[in-house]
Amino acid sequence: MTHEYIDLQTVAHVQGAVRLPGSKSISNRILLLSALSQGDVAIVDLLASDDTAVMLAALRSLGVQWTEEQTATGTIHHVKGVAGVLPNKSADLFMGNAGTAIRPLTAALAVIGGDYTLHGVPRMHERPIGDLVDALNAAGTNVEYTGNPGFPPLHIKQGKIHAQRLSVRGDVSSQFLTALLMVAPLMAREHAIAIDVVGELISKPYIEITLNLIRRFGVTVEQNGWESFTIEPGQVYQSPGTIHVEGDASSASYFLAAGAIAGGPVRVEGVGRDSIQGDVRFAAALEQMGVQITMGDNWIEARSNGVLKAIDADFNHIPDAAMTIAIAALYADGTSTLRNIASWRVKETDRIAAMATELRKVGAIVEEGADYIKVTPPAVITPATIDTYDDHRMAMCFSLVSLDGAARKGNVMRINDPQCVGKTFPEYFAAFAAIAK
Ligand SMILES: O=C(O)C1=C[C@@H](OP(=O)(O)O)[C@@H](O)[C@H](O)C1
Ligand SMILES: C=C(OP(=O)(O)O)C(=O)O
Repeated sequence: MTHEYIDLQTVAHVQGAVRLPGSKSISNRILLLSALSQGDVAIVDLLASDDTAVMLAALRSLGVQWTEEQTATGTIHHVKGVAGVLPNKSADLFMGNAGTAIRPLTAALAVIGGDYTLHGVPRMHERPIGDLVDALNAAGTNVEYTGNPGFPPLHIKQGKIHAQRLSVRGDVSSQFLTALLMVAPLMAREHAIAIDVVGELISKPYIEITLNLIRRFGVTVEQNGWESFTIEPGQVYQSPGTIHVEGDASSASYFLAAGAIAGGPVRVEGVGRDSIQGDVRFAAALEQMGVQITMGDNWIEARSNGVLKAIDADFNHIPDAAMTIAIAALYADGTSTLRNIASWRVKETDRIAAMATELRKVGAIVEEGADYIKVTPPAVITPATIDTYDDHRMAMCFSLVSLDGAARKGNVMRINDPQCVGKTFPEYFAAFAAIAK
């Protein structure tokens, strides 16, 4: 099999400022909430990437009108809300590998009803959705699997919501709860809707993003810890007018780690103290590793303070940015352990297995378990040819191994299939090259 690849020369020093692309998690939530709301929404700085492209295309197939306007300061998307009534009652929707598109859209279409099919790339058909479908169907929707039970593709038909209390498992993906929360106002016409979470909820900060954005669209959710959520009846999504998408905090992690490994300072612009994204807490993990972090309302800066300190921590709250810590661990002074990351195994690829395999290629000693990874850096990091498993984060993470940290020898790092970064950050390699000095 032939591969496309990118060769990265050794980078001795990094420095500069990076304007981040919009947050994937915020972009796709805002798109769906805009479509479901009353009134027109102007979205500023929406992420332009594969994951948002599939959501935009799906909304168009469903009859939701939107336009894109280029202005001197950036892009504005104008979405005409349909107030929960979709013009097209049937559609075949391609969801790529976007969890933030397929999970909330499945819930919305199941509750609204119609004749819809949803499918994606082969890996999407291996990513679980059964807990969400179970919760929806128990409430009265009609969602069927057309392939393997528990996984896309799905066929959604007309159902009838009869339940006022739903329960959903929270320990496989938080996106199932996010999906139910987003559509709960559509179910809570006459009665309140309660959603109970079964099992320990993972990735909690993503639920905070969901609740925050739901509130911006005029709906209040009552929260009882992480165990249950209630939506009072009669609330409808209202356009907030104009809404701005923050920079992507997960994308920020690669540049902050670069500053931490190879000098810096590197500043990311678009996220900071005011962010609603849990992944800004990546900066705190770097601080624990001895990195000097400074932060403003809308920026974060990292500079290295010498050799990184090994870390042993629970990363359940930042599963995506945690992958970048596994790479920083290569440049640390001992063994690092990343705990409570079982969800890595059901994402773009089995990320624990992929990370272990590729880290070993550059010389690390790696131990993996069902829900953890332990990385012992080699005396000397050896550049290698890295496979990316159609996982944008594998490509972005391993670009960092071109950095000339304290213990790295050799020259070219080769990243296979680098175009997979298009899922969330199509311009990644250009942005990375711009901070290489
Ligand atoms: O809700 C979201 O926007 C996301 C939730 C997380 O998934 P899990 O809840 O499956 O961990 C995260 O990994 C994903 O990239 C985006
Ligand atoms: C897990 C991820 O994506 P998704 O939104 O498809 O779950 C990710 O971006 O790291």
